[in-house]
Amino acid sequence: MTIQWFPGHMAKARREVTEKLKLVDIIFELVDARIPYSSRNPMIDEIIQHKPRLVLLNKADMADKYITKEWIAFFAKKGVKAIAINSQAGEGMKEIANAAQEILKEKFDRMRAKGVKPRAIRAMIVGIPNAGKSTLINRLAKKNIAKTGNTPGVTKSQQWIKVGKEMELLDTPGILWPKFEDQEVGMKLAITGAIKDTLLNLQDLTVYALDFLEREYPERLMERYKFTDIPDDVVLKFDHIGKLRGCLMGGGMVDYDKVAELVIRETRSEKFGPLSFERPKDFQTENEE
Ligand SMILES: Nc1nc2c(ncn2[C@@H]2O[C@H](COP(=O)(O)OP(=O)(O)OP(=O)(O)O)[C@@H](O)[C@H]2O)c(=O)[nH]1
Repeated sequence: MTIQWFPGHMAKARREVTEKLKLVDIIFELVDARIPYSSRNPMIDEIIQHKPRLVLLNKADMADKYITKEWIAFFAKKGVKAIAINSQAGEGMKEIANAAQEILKEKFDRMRAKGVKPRAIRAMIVGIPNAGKSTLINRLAKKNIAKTGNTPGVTKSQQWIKVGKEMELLDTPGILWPKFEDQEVGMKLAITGAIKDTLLNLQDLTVYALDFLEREYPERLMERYKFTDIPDDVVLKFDHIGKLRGCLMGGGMVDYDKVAELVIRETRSEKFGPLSFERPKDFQTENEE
C-alpha cells in the first residue's frame, strides 16, 4: 500500500497515534534496517514524547549486519534500545518481549510496590508504510491471533492481541509518514520499496543505485554486471548493462528504461546481497528530528 500524504492525512495519522498512546506502556518503532534514519517519521520524538520506546530494525535479513550493529550502538548512545529483527522469518520475536520487559522493569516494579496487580505489558507498533507492521503483528500474534476483547473504559474499537503471557499488542499499528521532502531520503525510500516507483524518475533512481553500489559495494557491482572497470560515464554504464542483459529495443539499441527496471529490481531483491543504504556516521552530528 502506498499512501499519498497530504497535510490532512498527516494530522489525522498523528491524532490517531496520539490517542492510542494513552493505552500503551511502550511504543515499538518499526524501521527498515537498511535505512534506519530515512524510514523514521520526522516527528516521532515529538509525537510520542516521553513514552518508552523500543526501536525495531526490521528486514535485518536484507541489511548489512555490521552496519546494523553500528545502528544499534548509535541508538544506544542516545539512550534508545534498538534490536534487529526479521519479521518475515520470525527472528528476534523473543528479544522484543525481553527488551520491552527490561525497558519497563522500573515502572512495573513501582506498580508492584504500590500493590497494583501485575498485568501484561501493553504495546503498539508505529511505522511508515511498508515497514513491515502487519507482518510483525501476524508473527507476534501466532496462534494467539484470537483477540482478547475490548479494554473496558477505553476506546471501544481497540483490540488487543496476546503475545505470550507477558505482553498485549494493539491490533492496529500507527501509520506515520516518512521524511519524503528530502531528495536523498526519497531515493532511499524508493530503492527499498517504501514508496512507489512511479513517484520518481526510474532512470534517476537507477543512477542513484549504481552510484551507491559503486561507492559502497564495488566488487558486488563488478561481479554482477561483469565490469572489468566501472566507467565514470553513466551512459556507458547503462549501455554495458543493457548489452550484457539484453535490455534492447529494435535495431539493437539499449533500452534505458529496461536497464533501469532491471537494476532497481535486482537491487531491491537482494541480488547484490544484503545492503545498507545509510550509516550512522552520516548522521552523527545531526540533532534527532
Ligand atoms: N525480507 C523481509 N521482508 C519483510 C520483513 N518484514 C516485512 N517484510 C515484507 O515487507 C513488505 C511490507 O510488509 P507489511 O507487513 O505489509 O508492511 P506494513 O508496514 O504493514 O505496510 P502498510 O500496510 O503499507 O503500512 C511485505 O512484502 C513483507 O513480506 C522482514 O523482516 N524481512
